[in-house]
Amino acid sequence: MLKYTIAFLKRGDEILLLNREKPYWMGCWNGVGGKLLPNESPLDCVLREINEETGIKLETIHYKGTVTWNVGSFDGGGMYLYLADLPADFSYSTPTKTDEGILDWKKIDWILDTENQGIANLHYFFPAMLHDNQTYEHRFIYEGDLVKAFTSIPQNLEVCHSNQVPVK
Ligand SMILES: Nc1nc2c([nH]c(=O)n2[C@H]2C[C@H](O)[C@@H](COP(=O)(O)OP(=O)(O)OP(=O)(O)O)O2)c(=O)[nH]1
Repeated sequence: MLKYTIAFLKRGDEILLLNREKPYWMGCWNGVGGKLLPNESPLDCVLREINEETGIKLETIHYKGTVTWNVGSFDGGGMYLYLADLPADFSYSTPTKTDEGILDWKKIDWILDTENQGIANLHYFFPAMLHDNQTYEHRFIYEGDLVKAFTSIPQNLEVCHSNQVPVK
């Protein structure tokens, strides 16, 4: 069981991102989401976190796989990945300051720009997340802060059940 969820809310060619105020995340744009509560399913967690962090209430969301990270041989953890496809006319004005940080819509092209500083390393898994129906386990291996290796391993959807938790 992974410890976190992350969600990307898409409206046309934009994604709603959060720049968290916590020292570790300060200045870094990332999806909304957070830590699973005890006995909480990933789906319930991500819907709760979206509501807490943005005020947006979604009934459901697409499960898109997992993202895990190892630092050298140390298992750093991981998160369940979700994508919401909002209507093009979905009204949510930004930038908005919340208790967590600043929310803003960012263009997908901006997110995919590998030269971009100040953004979590989303460009590795965004193309598959946006355009591929297959779900993947996206694995990062870090050396310090540097991505040393990245692989995407297809998940077998038949083993995904009960609130879309992939069985390990
Ligand atoms: N893109 C990306 N996101 C990450 C990585 N590591 C990691 O925790 N995240 C995500 C998972 C969560 O959605 C978010 C961290 O959320 P958070 O620390 O604010 O979670 P939280 O508020 O629920 O946790 P807490 O206050 O209870 O400690 O960042 C990473 O390496 N890359």
